[in-house]
Amino acid sequence: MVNNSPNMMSLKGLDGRFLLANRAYSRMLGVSEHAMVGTALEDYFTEDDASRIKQQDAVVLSCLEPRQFEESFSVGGSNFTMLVSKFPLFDSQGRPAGVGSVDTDITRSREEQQAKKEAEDKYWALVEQTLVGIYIMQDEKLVYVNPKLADIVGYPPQEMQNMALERLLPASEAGRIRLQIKRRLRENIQIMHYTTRAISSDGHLVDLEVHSRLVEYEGKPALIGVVVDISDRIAADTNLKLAAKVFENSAEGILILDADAHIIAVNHAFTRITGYEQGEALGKLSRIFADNGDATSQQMQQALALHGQWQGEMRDRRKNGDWYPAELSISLVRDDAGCHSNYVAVFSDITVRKQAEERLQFLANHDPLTRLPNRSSLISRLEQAIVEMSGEPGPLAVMFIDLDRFKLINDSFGHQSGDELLREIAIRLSNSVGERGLLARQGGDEFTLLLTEFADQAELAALAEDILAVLGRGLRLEEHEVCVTGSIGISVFPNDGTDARSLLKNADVAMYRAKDAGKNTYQFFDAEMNTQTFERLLLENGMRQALERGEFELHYQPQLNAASREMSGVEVLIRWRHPQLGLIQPLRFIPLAEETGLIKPIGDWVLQEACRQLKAWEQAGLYVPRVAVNLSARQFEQSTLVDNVARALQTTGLEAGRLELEITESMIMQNPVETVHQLGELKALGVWLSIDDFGTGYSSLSHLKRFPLDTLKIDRSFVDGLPDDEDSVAIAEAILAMSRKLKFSVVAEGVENAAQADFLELKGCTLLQGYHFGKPVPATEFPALAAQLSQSARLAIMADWQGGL
Ligand SMILES: Nc1nc2c(ncn2[C@@H]2O[C@@H]3COP(=O)(O)O[C@H]4[C@@H](O)[C@H](n5cnc6c(=O)[nH]c(N)nc65)O[C@@H]4COP(=O)(O)O[C@H]3[C@H]2O)c(=O)[nH]1
Repeated sequence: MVNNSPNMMSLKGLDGRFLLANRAYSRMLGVSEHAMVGTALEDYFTEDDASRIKQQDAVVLSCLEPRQFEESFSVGGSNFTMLVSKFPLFDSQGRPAGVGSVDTDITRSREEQQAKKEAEDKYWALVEQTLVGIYIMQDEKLVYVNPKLADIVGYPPQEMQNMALERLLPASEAGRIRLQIKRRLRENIQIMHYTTRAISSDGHLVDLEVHSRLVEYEGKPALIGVVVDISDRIAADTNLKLAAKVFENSAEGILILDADAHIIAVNHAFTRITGYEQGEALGKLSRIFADNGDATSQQMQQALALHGQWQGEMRDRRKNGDWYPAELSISLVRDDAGCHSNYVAVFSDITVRKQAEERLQFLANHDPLTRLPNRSSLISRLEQAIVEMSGEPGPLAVMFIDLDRFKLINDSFGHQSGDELLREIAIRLSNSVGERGLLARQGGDEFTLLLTEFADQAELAALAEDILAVLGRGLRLEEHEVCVTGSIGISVFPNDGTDARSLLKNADVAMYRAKDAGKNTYQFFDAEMNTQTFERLLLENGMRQALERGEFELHYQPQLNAASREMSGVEVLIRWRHPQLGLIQPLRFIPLAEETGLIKPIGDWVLQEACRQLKAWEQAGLYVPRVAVNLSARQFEQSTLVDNVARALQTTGLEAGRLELEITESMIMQNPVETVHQLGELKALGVWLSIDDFGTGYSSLSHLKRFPLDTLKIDRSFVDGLPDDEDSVAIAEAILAMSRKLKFSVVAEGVENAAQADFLELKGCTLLQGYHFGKPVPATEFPALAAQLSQSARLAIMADWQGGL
């Protein structure tokens, strides 16, 4: 049995020599079993192997218990691995006598195990360490994922174990893949490649490329797949597509050039802007770098060399030969090695913007109504001209042209007609001035002329005359023939100013002087004028405080019944007792008050004071039947005029029928519609209304009929020539006759002598006013004048009466 055992068996004595070895053992060692008896391990094994086997024997002998070992050794060039069971041998007295062993040859199975382990190690290294994700999916769940796949989607691998598709993929994708799996299983589709998107643990989407195969796993169908994260590739693809889209759809022209400025790509906008098709442009040398010899080309080259980019404006030519302004931005591109490889140029056609800029520039420097240069443009041209003079005396002059009574036209015909007139005047002036100077519109009805080419003052004067003549030619406005005149002031460099401001100011001063001189004329500036301007300034400033300081006072001039010569009223005339300039007559400050608008508070004060005075006299025993107050045109602009009149009457207690308001014809003509309305309201209060200075304006009686007027005042200039001057007589008679017809009472003003008074009385004039009866006097002196007048009247009645006897 021992000999037939496939295991190797042996017994060894305490000296390590074989007592017995079976056939299997001796066959392995290549000797007979008999020959082995008495031999030692060293006789068959290498020194190392023998020593190791001996050590095992020693272990068994020392513990005297059976033991198992795995032993490897080589015999005759072959390696063996044995599973060795060793046990101690005892003699008949129970003393240790040696070691027995039974060895099973496990060489083959050990080799197989080793091979399997190595295969497994390789497999794990491949699957676990690989750079692609790997998974096994069964029953729509992940049964295995490698670390890389877990890493791609950001989960710990163990958390993905048994993860359902829904958790890993967006709902739509999970649904799609599930259907796909079912189909694969049904139709046994082995291999499939597809892309999908997973939701990573932090919620962002990861683009995946999947290659999967149908396999059998643990006896059931499963899918094994390799997964690659293609998010970067997709993003790069997207960026590339986007860049291509931007390139093609950009509103700006884009050119890509090689390092030698040859065109290698252009977009649609390039073709749209330049007119060149892609095929015509590619391969050609770009004109961007063509040296035009101008500063822009050089600046561009320098900036590109220095900073790698340039931005600016340049001119380019379209295929059809048209030039257009372009805004260009060009950048130098370097390759990965840092070598200059390309240029990218982006440009846009800025024609529209340039036109808008030019328009803005034009508008900033021109008057939109007449399209003439405006004030600021004139000032800069004047300043430039002064600089160009560089100290030389000239020629340089400024003419200030102001239309006379333009406001009246504007108010009578409306702003539209006013504008039309200004346009026509601008054309006339431009034609008249021609190349001789720069004509600008200063604003309103003011034009300025800058002259740099003239020989002397006489030439300037001649030009001014020409301009006045041109202005004076009548023009048609709404079917009416209108005649416009102008007043011109001239200042000459350097005598009348060495800078733009003073030249303009002094031309303006001279223009006012021309107006004062009766309009429709011109004046050269002289230094004396500034003194007057100074006075004007003094008056203007002082007037603001004059009311508060009580510097205004009213003077009263009597009006007498022409027949009875009894006082029937007074006209109040304002005076200004100026602290420095003394008593100032109204004609010196009323126009200024009207210009500055101060006439409104002043006018209100006059009304109030006149009514109060009449009442005060009445209370003192002097009854003055009526007081006439002058109203200014600007007071009519006040919407509160009627209220102010009513308040004056109410606060003073004066009866409305004792107040007469004097207005001028031109006031009515300036704004007939509004004035008729206001006059109606005033009339409704019960006050009297009279037309002052009749005969100097439009003198249209039929026109005046439309207004609720009571009285006409014949202007002093007509009374002056009475009774000898034929024209004056004719006018006075005509006015009186017509007034009678229209039932107006008539006051003649400026009656300076008895002949005038008698003539007017004879012709039916109602009231008389003038120095002949009494000059305007302060309120304090008026009672004496009134007493004197009533005395004279009584005497006259008595004389008449006596004459009658
Ligand atoms: N040579 C001469 N002159 C005579 C004679 N009789 C009267 N006058 C003057 O003729 C002017 C008559 O006043 P007006 O025509 O309403 O003309 C007035 C009136 O338009 C205006 N004015 C006077 N006071 C006021 C006022 O309170 N408000 C307004 N808005 N204007 C006023 O100032 C103008 C001038 O007023 P005054 O200088 O006071 O001049 C007054 C008066 O002094 C005469 O026989 N011979």
